[in-house]
Amino acid sequence: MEKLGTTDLCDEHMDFVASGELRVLPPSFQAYGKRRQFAGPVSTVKVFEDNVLVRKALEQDGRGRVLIVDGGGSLRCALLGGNLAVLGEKNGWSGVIVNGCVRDVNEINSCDIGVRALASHPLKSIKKGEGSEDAVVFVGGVRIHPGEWCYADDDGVIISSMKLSKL
Ligand SMILES: O=C([O-])CC(=O)C(=O)O
Repeated sequence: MEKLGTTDLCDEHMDFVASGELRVLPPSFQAYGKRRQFAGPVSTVKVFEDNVLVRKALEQDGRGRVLIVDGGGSLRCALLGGNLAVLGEKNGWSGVIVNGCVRDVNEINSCDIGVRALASHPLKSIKKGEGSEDAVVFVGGVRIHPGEWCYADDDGVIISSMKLSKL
């Protein structure tokens, strides 16, 4: 796989950084899953300590998308575990970025998918189904619209309003 190079993308597109079309998530995420680098168009869900909509999203055909889960930064339970990571892998999602926690880290690490999350937590979430799908979300103060592009590697995570050249 060609190296995506978030550092190179930032260097090459400083004009987009200045205009806000290219935004970098705060460096507060841990990396899980086999894919250290991943990229794709963004879909979003906004939930709080409830992962029903995360499962619903990952049940869809991913077509290389990156699911961004705005979990409000909660460190009190996990929004993604081994079963959902397998589902995402099977359905062709490139990655899942969780502003919240994951669990079953060993299982997630054996899946061919990229996962970023704040931390791991052994407790599952509630299952009420509340939240919103494909909403504009804010992760670490960064605004993210569904349909934007996400690029992630060991240096960080970029959100871009447009597809960038290196993909
Ligand atoms: O179902 C959940 O709450 C998350 C989980 O443990 C899994 O995906 O395996």
